[in-house]
Amino acid sequence: MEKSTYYVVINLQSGSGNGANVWKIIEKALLEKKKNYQLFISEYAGHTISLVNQLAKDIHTTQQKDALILIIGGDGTLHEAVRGLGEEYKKTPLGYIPAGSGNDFARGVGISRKPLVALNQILKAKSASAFDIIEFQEKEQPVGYFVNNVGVGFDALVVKLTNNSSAKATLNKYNLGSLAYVASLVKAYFNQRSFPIQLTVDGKTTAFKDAFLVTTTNHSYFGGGVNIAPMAVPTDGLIDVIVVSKLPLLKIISLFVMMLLGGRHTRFKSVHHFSGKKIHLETLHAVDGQADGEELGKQLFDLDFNPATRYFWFAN
Ligand SMILES: Nc1ncnc2c1ncn2[C@@H]1O[C@H](COP(=O)(O)OP(=O)(O)OP(=O)(O)O)[C@@H](O)[C@H]1O
Repeated sequence: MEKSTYYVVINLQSGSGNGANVWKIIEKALLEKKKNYQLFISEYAGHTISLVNQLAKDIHTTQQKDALILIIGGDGTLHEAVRGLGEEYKKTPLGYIPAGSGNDFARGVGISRKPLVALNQILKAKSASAFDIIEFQEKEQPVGYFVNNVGVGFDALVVKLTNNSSAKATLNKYNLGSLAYVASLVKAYFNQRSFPIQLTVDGKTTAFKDAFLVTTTNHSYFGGGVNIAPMAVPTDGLIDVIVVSKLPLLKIISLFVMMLLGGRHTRFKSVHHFSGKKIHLETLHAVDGQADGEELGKQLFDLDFNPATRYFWFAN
């Protein structure tokens, strides 16, 4: 059934204010196309979770088959929207228009990063598409979800250093946010020691003494367009894991250049790829972790990953 009522949940702050620009474009198009919409603005970090939860509940209880929750924001906002659906409303489809700075989920599943094209992908859809997301569980903690990746080691340290960089806000103002990111990459390289892990994929355990970057993902991209796992398919129901061992700086740089140029880095001996349905990851030293770009802190990790499915109102 076609959707005619749009409950728009937007993070105007996403992409350093890009959310507001994207909304101007989308609102004009919705008005021109005479679509009904109601706007819900995320006022603080975490607000999208409760907004989406309440909307999904309302749509469900009033059986509004023609209504769609339309998320506008970056990966962090989408992550919150999926948390808002939780287990109870996991079959409720979402529309998604990327407006962040990284937009890795959109890149990974083929949602356009051009707002009007992304809107058309939603408007022409006649049914929902299923995409993989990943459920993860830390010992005795409630289940978490992620739409992109969970990383321990180097990438998590980059996230932490970028978030805490005093220069970030100033550089963002001048659209130079990526400079803060590059500075964090270099700093993280010199601060991240290699660490031992045990990785179990569908019952088979591999031990690494010198892991440097460990990323669990359901599609190819992380860090705003870095093609970390070119073989990952976001609809295959499998989880991909990339483990990179510590390398000299020049090799790490060439590895990242290859990732950016299309993903031939997987030929390196120090890049290991696994794929499966049940993943268990244990770090034997305390390291930094991140899930969808949010810091998980520095700790010993003992994580279980399982594939899950969520539905997006989307036609390619
Ligand atoms: N009104 C708000 N003010 C401040 N922060 C907010 C607000 N609404 C949501 N947030 C938080 O902003 C964070 C960043 O948003 P989001 O990830 O959408 O943008 P981004 O970081 O620019 O994009 P990307 O992750 O794609 O690079 C989210 O984790 C969310 O918790």
